[in-house]
Amino acid sequence: MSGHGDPRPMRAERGGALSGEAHVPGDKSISHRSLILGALSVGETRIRGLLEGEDVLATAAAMRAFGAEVTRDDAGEWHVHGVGVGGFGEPEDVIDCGNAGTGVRLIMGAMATSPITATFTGDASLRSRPMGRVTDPLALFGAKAHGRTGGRLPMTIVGASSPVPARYTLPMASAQVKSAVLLAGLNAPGETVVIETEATRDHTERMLAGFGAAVRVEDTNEGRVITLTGQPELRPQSIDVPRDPSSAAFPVAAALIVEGSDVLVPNIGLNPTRAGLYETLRDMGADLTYENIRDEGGEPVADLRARYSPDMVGIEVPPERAASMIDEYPILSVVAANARGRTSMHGVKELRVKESDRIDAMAVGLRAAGVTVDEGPDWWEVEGMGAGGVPGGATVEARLDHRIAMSFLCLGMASQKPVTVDDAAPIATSFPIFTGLMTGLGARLT
Ligand SMILES: O=C(O)C1=C[C@@H](OP(=O)(O)O)[C@@H](O)[C@H](O)C1
Ligand SMILES: C=C(OP(=O)(O)O)C(=O)O
Repeated sequence: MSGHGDPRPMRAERGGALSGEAHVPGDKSISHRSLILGALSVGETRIRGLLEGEDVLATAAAMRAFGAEVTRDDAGEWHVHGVGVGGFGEPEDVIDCGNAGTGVRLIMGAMATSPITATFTGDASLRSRPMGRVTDPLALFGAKAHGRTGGRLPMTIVGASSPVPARYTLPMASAQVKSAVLLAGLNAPGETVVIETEATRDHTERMLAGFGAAVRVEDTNEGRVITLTGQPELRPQSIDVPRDPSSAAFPVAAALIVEGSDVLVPNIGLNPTRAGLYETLRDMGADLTYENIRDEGGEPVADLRARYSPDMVGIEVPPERAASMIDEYPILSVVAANARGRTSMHGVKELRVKESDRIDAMAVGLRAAGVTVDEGPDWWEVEGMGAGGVPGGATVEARLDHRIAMSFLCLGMASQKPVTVDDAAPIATSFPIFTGLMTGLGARLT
């Protein structure tokens, strides 16, 4: 799990128009949470449409290690027999979360208020990412963390034997930190309170309520205040995972920049805490329409239709929109390179601590492909070269980062000369069917 074998280079070159339907996999955030909340319920949770990417499979394995029974039937439905809140057993071995920040941080939260000890590790990317942002609030519940210098994995969490509830104001916009605190609060008696000054994806709050926990969300002068009553008995659920808007971003963006394209991406969740990219693309003048808007399981869902948009213009992306599109900046920068004028992206320092430093990874690769990029600690700007104007002709580094690999492959589909990524293997963490899906639409990937 901790790392892939030999790097797998992949090359994208300009071909004909992309057309057809793109059925993207299940939402990664909701998939992790379905397994974890299923494991913390008493009885059987059934999950349809689970993302079977490496990140989520690592979480499934971790839930087994903590004592839940997790199986997949022949029809592709997942079954989780949970152990209940407070029921986690101590894993016999190190928990390897692979490449998944969401997985490791949420699981640390979920086990931190049980009297057990667990050691976590991951691949080289995950071992370089900061965990102090999670272990600091977990200490308020009474948990202890021993990791490498700088709060890096491998790290051992000693769960609190007499947990107390916590009140915590998030110092950065992070749904992972918010979720870790709420999951820890599940096994603390009394009320745990998390306050966020910028709204981040709200799947944990929604799903906790769906599993029967008492969760209250209030918008106040302090920010968004989430209050959870500890030690509920979670009721198992039957879950249909919506398709992932962050994965849909790739076929949508490719359709916008490849001449003559017309692609339909059905059934995409439009939860406003995730939809920032699509708003931004429309602000740039993208021909992007929502068809068949409906409500499924309490979440807004639509079919997205994207058509080639040669007249897009650069814009200033509102910083307050950042949290609702945080994983989409790499692919946005590819669209921006194919628009006219400059696109500025500010208030995005979180991009520096993802699977890679995403500002640096994109800036270096875009420059190698002939695009001008300026950057600072928490901002970057891309000078658009107009439709089809990117020279390309570069080999770029994926840096163990699926979104960087997919973004540069989309760039190559529209640039004058091919773009090669040095390693496409990380794509399997979140979008294992990416290559087949894109070639099915007409993309040339070899
Ligand atoms: O909670 C989640 O499911 C996620 C939260 C975001 O991370 P941060 O909490 O670090 O912003 C996002 O980048 C990640 O892909 C998924
Ligand atoms: C940041 C991401 O994931 P994670 O933090 O779970 O590794 C992502 O998928 O873009």
